[in-house]
Amino acid sequence: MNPVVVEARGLQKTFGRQHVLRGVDWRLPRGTVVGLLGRNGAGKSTLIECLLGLRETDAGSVSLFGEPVTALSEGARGRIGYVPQKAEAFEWLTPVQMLEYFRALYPRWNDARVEGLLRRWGFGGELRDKPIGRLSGGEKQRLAIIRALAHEPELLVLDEPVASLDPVGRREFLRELIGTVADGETTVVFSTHILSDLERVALDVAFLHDGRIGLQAPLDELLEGARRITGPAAALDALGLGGELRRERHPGGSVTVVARLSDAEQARLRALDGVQADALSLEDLFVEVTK
Ligand SMILES: Nc1ncnc2c1ncn2[C@@H]1O[C@H](COP(=O)(O)OP(=O)(O)OP(=O)(O)O)[C@@H](O)[C@H]1O
Repeated sequence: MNPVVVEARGLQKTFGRQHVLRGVDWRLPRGTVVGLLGRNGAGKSTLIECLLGLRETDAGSVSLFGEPVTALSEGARGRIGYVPQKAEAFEWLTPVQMLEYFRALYPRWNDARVEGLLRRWGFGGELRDKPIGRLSGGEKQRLAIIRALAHEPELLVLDEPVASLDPVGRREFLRELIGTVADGETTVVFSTHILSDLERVALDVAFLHDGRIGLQAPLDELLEGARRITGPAAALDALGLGGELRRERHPGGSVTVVARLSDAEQARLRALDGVQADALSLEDLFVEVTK
């Protein structure tokens, strides 16, 4: 059993009267690579900030590498890499100066990786010495990713890391990320709205909805088993499907059910007349689960 890297229990966070996190329980064993999904304003950035101890919570607790996030040791801090949604820091430094600054803070720093990424990600020439404040949004984001990968973190948390990247930049980032997680030792939390990217890299997906992690599962299992089923309520109820995610009643006694089905349940369903079952894409599932 892999050790647990992130453990959140009963996390709650309100802003004024808005209850954004309503008791998040989340446990990520080492090597988990999870895409965090949710509608705009669902609380993904808030959750990420609470997990990293960057934002105070109203209730609940978080531990990282087995240590309470409120009293994290220097050693544990050095094992974390974080790319915030907006990388607006150190605007007066050049990329090279900023990386030098961070290099001094970490016990481990992979110079060869940093140099390779700088060259491949457009910082081979004049951008190296340009103040960060004058870089484009995508350039700042690339630099934030380089900084987060440089000390080879064991926990990498990325808040919409590709939002400002062009398709080539996204592809290069994903390639780098896939390389990073290949060892099975790095734990990654990765929020994004670009579901096609998740399909390429995330092993698990988690949906944040109504202030809680409503569903987390391996992506391939989720896509294999998820169905939107419409038919007479009585017939569907008789099947006793587990894993129901959503149910909508229609006039006349029929229902639409979104559910995760086992192979056996799928077989039982196929034998039923008058029932329509459609497979769902990740995008369909996102819409259904976050309704
Ligand atoms: N500092 C703050 N003060 C007041 N409200 C806030 C603050 N930060 C976030 N919120 C509110 O909390 C909710 C969750 O915001 P958050 O940024 O966590 O969502 P998100 O899921 O990351 O959204 P997006 O996908 O749009 O980036 C939003 O309704 C937001 O307006």
